[in-house]
Amino acid sequence: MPPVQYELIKECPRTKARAGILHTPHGSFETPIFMPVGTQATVKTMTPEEVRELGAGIILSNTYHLYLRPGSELVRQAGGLHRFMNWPHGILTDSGGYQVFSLGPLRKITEEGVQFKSHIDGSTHFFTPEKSMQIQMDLGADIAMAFDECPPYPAEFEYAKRSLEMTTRWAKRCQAAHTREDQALFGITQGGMHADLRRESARQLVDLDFPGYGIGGLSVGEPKPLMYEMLDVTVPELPKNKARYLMGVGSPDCLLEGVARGVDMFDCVLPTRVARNGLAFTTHGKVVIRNAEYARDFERLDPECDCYTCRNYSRAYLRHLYKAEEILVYRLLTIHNLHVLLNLMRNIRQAILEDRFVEYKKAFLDKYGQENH
Ligand SMILES: CO[C@@H]1O[C@H](CNc2nc3cc4c(=O)[nH]c(N)nc4cc3[nH]2)[C@@H](O)[C@H]1O
Repeated sequence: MPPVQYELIKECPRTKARAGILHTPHGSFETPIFMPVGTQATVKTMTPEEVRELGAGIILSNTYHLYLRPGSELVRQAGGLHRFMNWPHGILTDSGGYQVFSLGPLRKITEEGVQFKSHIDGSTHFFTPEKSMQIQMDLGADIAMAFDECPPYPAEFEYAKRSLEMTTRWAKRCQAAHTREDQALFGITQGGMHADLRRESARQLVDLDFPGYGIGGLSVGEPKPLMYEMLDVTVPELPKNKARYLMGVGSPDCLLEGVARGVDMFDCVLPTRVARNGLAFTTHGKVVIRNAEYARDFERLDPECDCYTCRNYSRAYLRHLYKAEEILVYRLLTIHNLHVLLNLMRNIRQAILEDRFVEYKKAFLDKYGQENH
C-alpha cells in the first residue's frame, strides 16, 4: 500500500477544478489544499497548535535549510521532523533543488550534482540527487520531492531542454536512492516557459510512475498569464489519480487560477512573508498596514473576515504595532493571512462540490481585484 494516495472526489463540469483527499501516514487532507511554509521547521511566529487551529493539514519544510542548520542527522536523532517540531500532521519537504539555485550563491552545476556555498557561513557543499534523498529520509516528512534543476527565468529553449532531461535523469537517481517505505517521493516537472518542453518533461516523469507530481520552474518571475499557459499544457499530461502540486504559489488569484487548471496542492511563503512586511490579504485586495491612511482607521482589517485578528483589533492598532516594531503585529498579520488562504481553499472546495466553482471564482476576483505582484 503506497504511503501517499490521491483520491478524486469530484470534478468540476466546466473547468479542470477538482476536489479530492490526499491520504498520508499522518492523516488524510482535503484538496485543493494550501500548505503553509515552515522552511526551518517552524511556520514563522506561529505555534503548531495555532497553525492547526487555522485549519492547516500539511506544512512545508526545506531540505537545503535543515541540512545546513541544525543538520538532518540531528533531526533524525530527535525522532524526525514531526516530533522535532511538534507537528503530528502532514509534512512535505522540498528537495533543495530550487533553494540551491536561488539562494546559494556561486553554485556550479554538473551531471553529478550541484556545488554551492552556504548562505549562512559560506562553507562549500555538494548536493546530489542521492544526498537530497538521504537528507529527506532522515528528516522523515510524509512527502519528499525529487532533486531537480529549476532553470532561471527566462531560459532559452536549448537550455530548458537540456535542463529538463537532466532533471529526468536525476529523478531516476532519486527513485533508485529513495528507500523509505513510509514516505512518498514526488517527481517535479520542468520545461521552462516552452509548451513542448513542458509536455515532454511531464511525459518523461509520468513514465517513471511517481505517486504525485510537483509542477516546478514556475512562480519564478514570469508574468501570471504565462504561468497559467504552462499549467494548461502540463496538467493534461498528468494522471487523474495522482496529486498535482504547483510549487511556490501563491496569492489568492493564483490559487483560484491554479485550481481551475486542475492543481490540487499549493505552497507559498507569501502569506507569512508579507505579514512580516506589514501587508495583509483582504477580500478587497491588499492592505499595507503601515500606510498613514490607516492611522485613525478604527475598523477591522477586513470587514468580511472572522479571524482572531479581525475580531479583536483595528487597523489603527495594527499600524501602531507595526510602526513600533512590536513583535505581536507579525503574529496577528500571519494569523490573518494564513486564515484568508486556508479559508479560501475551504470555500473553493465547497464550491466545487456544489457545482458553483466558476461563479465563486468570478465573484471572488471581482471583489479582490487582479493582483499585480
Ligand atoms: C511567489 O513567491 C515567490 O516565489 C518563490 C516561490 N516560487 C517557487 N517556484 C519554485 C519552483 C521550484 C522548482 O522548480 N523545484 C523545486 N524543487 N522547488 C521549487 C520551489 C519554488 N518556489 C518564493 O520563494 C517567493 O520568493
